[in-house]
Amino acid sequence: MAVYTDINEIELAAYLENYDIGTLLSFKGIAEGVENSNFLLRTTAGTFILTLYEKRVDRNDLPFFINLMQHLAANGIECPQPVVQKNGAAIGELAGRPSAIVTFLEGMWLRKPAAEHCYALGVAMAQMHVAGQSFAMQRENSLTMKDWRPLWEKCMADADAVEAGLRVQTEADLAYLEKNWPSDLPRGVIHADMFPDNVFFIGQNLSGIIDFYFACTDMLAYDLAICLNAWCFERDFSYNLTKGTALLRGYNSVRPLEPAEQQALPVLCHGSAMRFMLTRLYDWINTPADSFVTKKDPMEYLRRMRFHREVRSASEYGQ
Ligand SMILES: Nc1ncnc2c1ncn2[C@@H]1O[C@H](COP(=O)(O)OP(=O)(O)OP(=O)(O)O)[C@@H](O)[C@H]1O
Ligand SMILES: N[C@@H](CCO)C(=O)O
Repeated sequence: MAVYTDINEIELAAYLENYDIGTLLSFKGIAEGVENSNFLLRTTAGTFILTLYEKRVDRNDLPFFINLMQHLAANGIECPQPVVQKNGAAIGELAGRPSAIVTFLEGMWLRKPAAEHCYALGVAMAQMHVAGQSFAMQRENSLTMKDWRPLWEKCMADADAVEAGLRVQTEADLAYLEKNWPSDLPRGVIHADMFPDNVFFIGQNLSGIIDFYFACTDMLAYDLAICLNAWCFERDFSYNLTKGTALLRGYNSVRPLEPAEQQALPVLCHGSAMRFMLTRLYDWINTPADSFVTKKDPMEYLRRMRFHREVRSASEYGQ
């Protein structure tokens, strides 16, 4: 579960006095998620999410995330809105951690998204990219191609114990990606972690996007590549062309991909699979066995990399 920092009702009630959102009725830790501690709060004014930012979030990045959510919400994107304190600040401190309260989004994430959900996702992602073009702040992606090798070097000694042959294979993939990574594609704000658990639906309708804590300035098509990986593979690691086609059709209906972006899709998909394989591998090796956090399997992304390695054109993704 993702409640790394515990809080009690006395400190929480005192903290809420900084806000204009009534008094505390109840709160409980949210088990889902792996990055931060999240609590569901009910107050006399409504339902909210309280987040305590944990180790992987740099305090200096919080204004980017908070302002981004405010900017996107003001531009018609359904996402949590930071609640501002009486003194005007959206970032506070609770239990020794930086903290924020955001509005609660209705809906639920889909364990088994279908092609129509992928279409809706493509539309929403393109709308987010368009809305992000007028966002003034920048944040470098701290998990992009140049960051993969240093991360790999922290894992490689243990890699073959996780999966035989992983070391040789990852070296070859990294060398390929370093040589072929694009640099001149359209850039802007990307979500960078738009997995199914960060996208809520009510029935068939996409009701909102959460968890902007990896958002950064990078190639827009890379965000799409992350989604093709996270939404369009089946449990047996086969690529679902119907879902991929729907996702790309939804995206293109709002922001048509440029020819250079289309051409780069295979390497972007390959790289995004590497990014998630590596962060998962690092956690796999470094998370203590008695931790409450459910570790995510790095090999799911190794299997995807094997697929991407063989792809020769974007049409194989449904473009
Ligand atoms: N604004 C919101 N409205 C409703 N539920 C939310 C909201 N924010 C977070 N949640 C709930 O909290 C859970 C964890 O949130 P979130 O994904 O932001 O955590 P995280 O630790 O950053 O996770 P991740 O592993 O995806 O990076 C979500 O799955 C959802 O159930
Ligand atoms: N979405 C990430 C975890 C949170 O960053 C993964 O599935 O590896």
